[in-house]
Amino acid sequence: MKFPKQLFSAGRLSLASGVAGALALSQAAPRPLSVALIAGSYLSLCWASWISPWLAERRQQHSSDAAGHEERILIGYASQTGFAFSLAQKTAEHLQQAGLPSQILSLNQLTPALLQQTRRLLLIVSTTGEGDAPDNADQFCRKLLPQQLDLQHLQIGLLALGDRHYSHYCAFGHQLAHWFAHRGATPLCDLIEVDNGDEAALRHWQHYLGQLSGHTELADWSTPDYQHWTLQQRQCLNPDSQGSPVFHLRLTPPAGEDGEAGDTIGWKAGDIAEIGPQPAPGLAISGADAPPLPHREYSISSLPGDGGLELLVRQLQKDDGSLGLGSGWLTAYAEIGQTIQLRIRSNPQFHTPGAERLILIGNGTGLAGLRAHLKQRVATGQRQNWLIFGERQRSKDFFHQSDILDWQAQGWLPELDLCFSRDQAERRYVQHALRERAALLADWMEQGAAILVCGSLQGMAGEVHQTLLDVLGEDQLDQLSDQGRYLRDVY
Ligand SMILES: Cc1cc2nc3c(=O)[nH]c(=O)nc-3n(C[C@H](O)[C@H](O)[C@H](O)COP(=O)(O)O)c2cc1C
Repeated sequence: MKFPKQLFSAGRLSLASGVAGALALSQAAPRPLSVALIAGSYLSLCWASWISPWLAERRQQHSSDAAGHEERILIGYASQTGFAFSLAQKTAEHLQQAGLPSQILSLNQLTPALLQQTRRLLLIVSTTGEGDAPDNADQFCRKLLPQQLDLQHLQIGLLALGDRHYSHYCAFGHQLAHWFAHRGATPLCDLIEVDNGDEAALRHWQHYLGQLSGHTELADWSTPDYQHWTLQQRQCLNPDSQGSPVFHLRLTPPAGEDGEAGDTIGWKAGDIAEIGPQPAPGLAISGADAPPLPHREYSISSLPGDGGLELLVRQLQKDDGSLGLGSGWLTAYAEIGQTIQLRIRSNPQFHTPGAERLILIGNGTGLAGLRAHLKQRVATGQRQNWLIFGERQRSKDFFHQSDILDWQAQGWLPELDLCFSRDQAERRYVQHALRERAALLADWMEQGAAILVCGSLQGMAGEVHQTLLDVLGEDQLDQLSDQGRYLRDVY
């Protein structure tokens, strides 16, 4: 990747390809229509690339003058052909529906002073050329990137648009993530890659917007193409726990054409189930005239070879006593044998890394994603696994205890650290175990280990990241990320 980018090269390319598309179409069209097509294509590209963003910036700047800098969320975009910009607008609309003021600016309009005044920044950026930044980020790249700003006050979320066919996939997004992280900004969510406009990745972004705004009931931008699965089994894994109930669910796939349970449905360790909740009496949204409900996301905790799709779902209860839309539907209202709307989302950012040694770190229901990976390791005969798992009390909250202890007894888990925070006077979490075992961690990393982290972003993943930074250092952690040896699925 070259940086700073060569000005305008990508802009010319994208414009050329748009006009070429219109030219191809025009060969079959009568002449006046072909001229109109070319002109129309050129004008719409101009509109998408320059005029529309400019007008919207003017409108946004104007409307946001009244909102305090501290409170409003800044949405920074970098867009070559208009897609990132349109997503910035959708993001602003979503926040507005949730009652949060926001402001859309191109990256070139961001200044150090503005970054200092901002507390929450959402970045929506594409990559163009050969891993380059779009034109409306070129000044940002030349003027701000070389600066050593202190951005410890800043929380960021980053949506990186790209296309896997290019060798520098989402390169500009990753470069920004790296730059902000090195200046102390903390993530509101992990970077989300969007491959060629992938709608599921965009729903994942919406999922975070819902968490950020506290309004998780807003309809999806696009409804998942659900399949009809069947709820086969449900069991509470932590009766009498001090925490909320956690359920193990098992679903069977839709029948295939021959009437057999769908044997063509597959997924990999690390993939996600998107669930479509249904209105129910005890949920915040109920009744026949309920609006379309947004999807909910859960890590899949089993492998296709297990004959069913398994989930670990914590039942959420809101202040008004109603249950969370997704968790309430799955754990309290859907009946055994009932159809569940489900779609599997591939999550390549959390697929099994090809390392001989694997360190799996997680808390609570984060065990789900780690369990699928451990099953995968057992299935492929890879024994060098180290699980660091945290919950509250061993007697109540040791989810999948028999799986874990069996794996340990059979030599699939030569290292196991269990951190039950409330089993002793002093609270003990996974990051504490990791720090105590710093020497072993360094040793495993030297032998080529990869690290998987799954569970809560607030608290666990941030603390684990800081511990890894302290033990391994920034350079090694950056290298591990670049090599795909430090992967996270945090929420
Ligand atoms: C000329 C051109 C070059 C591109 N180069 C890359 C690239 O190096 N890496 C990448 O991940 N995506 C690349 N893409 C894909 C874009 O990032 C993707 O289409 C994105 O959705 C465009 O968003 P935008 O309309 O906001 O610019 C390229 C697209 C074009 C048209």
